[in-house]
Amino acid sequence: MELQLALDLVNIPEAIEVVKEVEEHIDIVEIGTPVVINEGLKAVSDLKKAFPNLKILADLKIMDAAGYEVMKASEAGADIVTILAVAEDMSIKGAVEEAKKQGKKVLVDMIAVKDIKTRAKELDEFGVDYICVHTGYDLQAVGKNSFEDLKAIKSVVKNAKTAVAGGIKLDTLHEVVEVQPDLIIVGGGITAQDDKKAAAAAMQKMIKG
Ligand SMILES: O=C([C@H](O)CO)[C@H](O)[C@H](O)COP(=O)(O)O
Repeated sequence: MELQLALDLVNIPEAIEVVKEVEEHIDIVEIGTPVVINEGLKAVSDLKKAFPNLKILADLKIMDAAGYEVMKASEAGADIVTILAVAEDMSIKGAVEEAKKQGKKVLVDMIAVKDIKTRAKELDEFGVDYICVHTGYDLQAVGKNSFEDLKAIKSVVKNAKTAVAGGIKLDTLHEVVEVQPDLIIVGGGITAQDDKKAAAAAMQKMIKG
């Protein structure tokens, strides 16, 4: 299992400071959608330059023009690029094709998908690298999480890696670890803590055993 740190509510210098604090405890740095909106793909290239040994995920949440957007994120230094599961099949296939050409990976975000199992099976057949169940901020605010959805995709996905995101904290991490996804994505569970390094270290310990 790998641990991905999601950076959503920071600018580029703040992002670099946070990663410096926790870098030895994480595997992947996510440049979150709000950061990409505020700072553009420069956030991806600056973080890749600052931390060449960490994988960088660009959370573009692509919906259309997928091949082009995967190409631009790859050129900026992203190792993994996200696309929405609710995008057209043609867009998903375009993202996979371009990522393969660039030697990169595609993570499909299942946010807002209603029939999780059916869509996960389809995506798995398209050759995507990761399928990620995700409770976004707006549903977290009404007490939802993705733990049951994670079990659902684990039961049908045969090829892709499985991932989970959305409101995971140290005190709920054990519920996620029990289901054994390949990738666990944590934002506020680390970035909102006074001692970010201690939070990341504790999570890494629980994940790696
Ligand atoms: O993808 C995310 C969200 O849609 C905002 O862009 C977050 O990175 C993801 O939810 C992880 O963050 P936390 O929920 O704070 O753990």
